[in-house]
Amino acid sequence: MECYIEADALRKAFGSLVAVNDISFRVGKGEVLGFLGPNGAGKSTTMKMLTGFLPPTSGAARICGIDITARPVEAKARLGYLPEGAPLYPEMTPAAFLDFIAGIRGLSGAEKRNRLEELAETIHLKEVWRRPIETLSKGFKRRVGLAQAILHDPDVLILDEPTDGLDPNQKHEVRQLVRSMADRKAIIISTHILEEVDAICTRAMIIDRGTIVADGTPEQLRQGYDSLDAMFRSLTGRKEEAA
Ligand SMILES: Nc1ncnc2c1ncn2[C@@H]1O[C@H](COP(=O)(O)OP(=O)(O)OP(=O)(O)O)[C@@H](O)[C@H]1O
Repeated sequence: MECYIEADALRKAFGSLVAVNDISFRVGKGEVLGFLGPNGAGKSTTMKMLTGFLPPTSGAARICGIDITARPVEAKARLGYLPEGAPLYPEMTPAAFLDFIAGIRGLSGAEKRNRLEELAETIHLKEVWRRPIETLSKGFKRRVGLAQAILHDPDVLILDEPTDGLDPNQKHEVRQLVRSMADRKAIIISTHILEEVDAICTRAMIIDRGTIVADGTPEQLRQGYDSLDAMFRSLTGRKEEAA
């Protein structure tokens, strides 16, 4: 299998807190990996290291075999990243922001115009195209972020809670969009919504306190449990800790 995303003993410590503890895994083309875990488990921190936004304390991340720390420009050209929260530059409109990102991604002229038009259509941004991003609802802000992540049709997509804040129709559309791109890319999606795993993921990984506690297809993870939800609670639930 062609390897597109590789975490090699990734570790991140913030002072004495080890947020990510020597995590290793690979995600190949055609895989959609669901990244699950309780709040504070280390999902976003792992994604930030994979995308070169946070340097690891030790270990390495590679995108299509390219080390993200050693060769960030080349690696980032193959990568689309939707960070948590809203896109930067809140005073810009989606039109101006995405035009700016398209320029950075090397698009120009008719190619750029066509791509932006296509995105406005597929991500349903037309009605807010010329309104400042800071005035948009959470769902539209997420969609602007998603549009910038897929703009250059990258081989690798890393999406931090892409459906957070979306209504059920929008969630469905984003899941369809991810599914439509899945066989051409390697994709990681973090989510708190376990039904999303069944809807779009070919594989799921559960992270708890910075380490991987489960990794397999949704069917494999469910084995021995009534549901993914029961499995998640069993692996990550906190027993009352003695004071
Ligand atoms: N910049 C930082 N400085 C100090 N601690 C941090 C920093 N970023 C994250 N952490 C801590 O690292 C741990 C992992 O955080 P992270 O955001 O990766 O978790 P997460 O799994 O994405 O959680 P959530 O589901 O709530 O988004 C948490 O304890 C968090 O408080």
